[in-house]
Amino acid sequence: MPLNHLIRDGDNPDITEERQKATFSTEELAIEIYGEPLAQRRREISAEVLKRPELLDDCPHVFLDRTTKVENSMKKTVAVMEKGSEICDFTSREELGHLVCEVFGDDGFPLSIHFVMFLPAIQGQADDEQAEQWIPRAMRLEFIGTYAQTELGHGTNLRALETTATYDKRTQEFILHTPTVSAYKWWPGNLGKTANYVIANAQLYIDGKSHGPHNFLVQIRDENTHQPMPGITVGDIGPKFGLNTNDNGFLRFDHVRIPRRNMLMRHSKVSADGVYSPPVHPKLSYGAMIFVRATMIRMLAHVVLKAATIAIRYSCVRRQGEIKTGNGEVKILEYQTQQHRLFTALARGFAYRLVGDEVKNLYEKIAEEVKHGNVEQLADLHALLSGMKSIVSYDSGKAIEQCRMACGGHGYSHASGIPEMYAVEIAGCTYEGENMVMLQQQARYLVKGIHRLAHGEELSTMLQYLANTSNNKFRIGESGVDLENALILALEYIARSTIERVTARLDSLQNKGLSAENAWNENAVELTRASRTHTRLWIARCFRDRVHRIENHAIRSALTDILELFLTYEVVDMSQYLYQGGYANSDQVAQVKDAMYKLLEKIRPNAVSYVDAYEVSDTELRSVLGRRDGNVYDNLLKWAKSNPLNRTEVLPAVEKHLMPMMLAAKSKL
Ligand SMILES: CCCCCCCCCCCCCCCCCCCCCCC/C=C/C(=O)SCCNC(=O)CCNC(=O)[C@H](O)C(C)(C)COP(=O)(O)OP(=O)(O)OC[C@H]1O[C@@H](n2cnc3c(N)ncnc32)[C@H](O)[C@@H]1OP(=O)(O)O
Ligand SMILES: Cc1cc2nc3c(=O)[nH]c(=O)nc-3n(C[C@H](O)[C@H](O)[C@H](O)COP(=O)(O)OP(=O)(O)OC[C@H]3O[C@@H](n4cnc5c(N)ncnc54)[C@H](O)[C@@H]3O)c2cc1C
Repeated sequence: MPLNHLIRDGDNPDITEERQKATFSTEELAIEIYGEPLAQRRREISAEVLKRPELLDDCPHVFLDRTTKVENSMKKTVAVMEKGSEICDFTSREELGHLVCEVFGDDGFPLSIHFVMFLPAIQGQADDEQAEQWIPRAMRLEFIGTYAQTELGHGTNLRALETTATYDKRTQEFILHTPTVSAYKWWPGNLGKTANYVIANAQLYIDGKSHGPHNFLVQIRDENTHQPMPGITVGDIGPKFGLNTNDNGFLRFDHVRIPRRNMLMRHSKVSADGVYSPPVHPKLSYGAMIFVRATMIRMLAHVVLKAATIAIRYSCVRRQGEIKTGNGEVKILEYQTQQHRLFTALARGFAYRLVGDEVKNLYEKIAEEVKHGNVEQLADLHALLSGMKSIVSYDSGKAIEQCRMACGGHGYSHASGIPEMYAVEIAGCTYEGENMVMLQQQARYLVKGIHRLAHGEELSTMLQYLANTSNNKFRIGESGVDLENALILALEYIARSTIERVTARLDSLQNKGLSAENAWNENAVELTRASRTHTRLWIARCFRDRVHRIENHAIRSALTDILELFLTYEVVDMSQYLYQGGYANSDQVAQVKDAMYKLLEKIRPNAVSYVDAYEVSDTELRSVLGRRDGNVYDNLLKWAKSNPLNRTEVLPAVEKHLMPMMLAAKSKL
């Protein structure tokens, strides 16, 4: 009797065979990932969605133009709002999140920034009276909001934003103004055509004095007609690399007046007579970004695991070439190269997903403290999230791209679903802080850590490994040191030595008279590397601790294989750093590689079950290659035949342009 649930007649026998080989129960692994009630609720929600045509796509949405995509997503939003509470518990973010993924997929939906940034900004930065006034209305969707911070001329350097909010004591109003073309708000999601309110980030001026960027609630469209309010110019910025269902927008304010109480006043305040009270921490107005950086880790991991689901299932039904001549064509997943690119993607997906839970919990704990004025751990959190959003977005992008290439030509087709996933996921390298910039934010914290150590000051828990100078030789294969420990210590060495080296260079350049800023810029690449090694170590340790806490023996063993593959892959990927300082020799690195190749073999029989256990429904996956039943070829043909170019045998454009040309050419003979 196979351990795996849901083996069905009519499935491709090649994929059924995979499910019969599993050494663990996919149901139990799903419970470990989601928790018992949610794992079950997710299945029920998926089943309910399937019964409701108004929530399903009429045709693959990649066949549609942008206007139709946007319209469909608006229509489905209304259907969800009308019937959604029959399907899921609207008070559960997890259940709602799952429903949103089923119904809308990856490409965005009209309420994404309303829920992901607009509401969190109000929840974190409005005072109690404002929150009471705005949150219930926003939750009931009486209006839809977005978060308008980035401008045409500035996204990274927030101190240089040009939009102004000038306090007029006489009327007790702020005047929001866009002084130049480069000051147009540019990029905010759902701003173009959907939102009628924004949280606008603008430089606060009182009596001619600037107090830096602050957040203001501004109505941009009439609540009854949806026409732009007086003084507002607003529109969509046009097609993008991905997220084309999302109407990212532009916005101009022409001396738009808002009441004084529309400035978000939990942390900073302006009194009626124009007295400014600063926040307890200068960066508290950046809170909505911190929230998204914390939540996006799980979102990005989800996309990697979806791409891995598609590529691994497809690799078990695709046969191409022989390993031993005469023995017949093999499933492409038998090739070591295929296993290497796909199982390492799977391992990163699981690592980021489970570590993402820990990040979210840590964020919630610290955010609660910040709400009550305790900002002690904000610097640790900001540094951690700056590194995490950068590493996870970039390495997830690489993993998804490997999944796509591993599907050969069919991976390049939108039928695979992976190109859109990649286009959506890779935006995470840019939004919420461009990666190179965020890595340097974290590097500041790391360099400070080394300086604190040198001065005998206490280090935060996250940085305590910097003091472990006795970890100076690779202990792989030594008796009493297991593989996991040896690899974690190796990652600690890589991070510590990289941070130490770049800090020493910075210090020495400054001692020679270079300014701190120039010394920094001359070391910027190495500083981003230091940040990368530190974050990868943090992820590895957090993933290991999470796996060690699993009580179910079979599931812990299954995830230990994934953990060890993750650790070996990370160490091999950064092995050049191990040679520096003579920590390891090439034989030891070869041992890590051997361990990695053995793990690929060990994981192979469970490959389909790992991705099955992540439980992404076919509705959400929107992929012909990744179908659960493995019936790929018939459905690829159906998909191709249904595409709009095939609606007529002879395309009107051919009749109009090419036929006359060909006929004319013939008549010249
Ligand atoms: C239909 C039914 C409805 C159901 C609804 C369901 C809801 C369920 C929800 C589930 C949904 C799931 C599915 C959703 C699908 C959606 C898909 C779409 C997702 C896409 C979302 C994308 C949204 C994107 C938004 C954005 O991009 S917003 C704009 C972001 N912009 C940035 O990030 C800008 C980056 N720049 C900066 O952050 C800063 O300028 C800077 C940090 C680079 C520099 O800042 P600054 O100059 O001010 O500071 P210094 O460098 O001088 O540093 C000074 C010190 O301050 C510290 N610092 C800096 N920042 C912070 C901080 N944030 N916190 C704490 N400390 C900070 C520095 O570290 C310095 O410290 P030091 O001096 O000690 O070193
Ligand atoms: C899909 C998507 C959705 C978005 N949604 C929103 C939204 O809802 N609301 C919103 O307000 N914004 C949104 N944004 C904007 C986004 O936050 C910015 O694009 C992002 O912060 C980067 O800023 P930028 O575009 O100005 O890039 P730039 O800062 O111009 O970066 C360009 C290059 O310059 C480099 N660079 C810049 N500064 C430095 C530095 N100090 N040191 C070293 N290198 C540097 C960068 O590393 C990068 O290589 C969105 C963007 C995208 C792509």
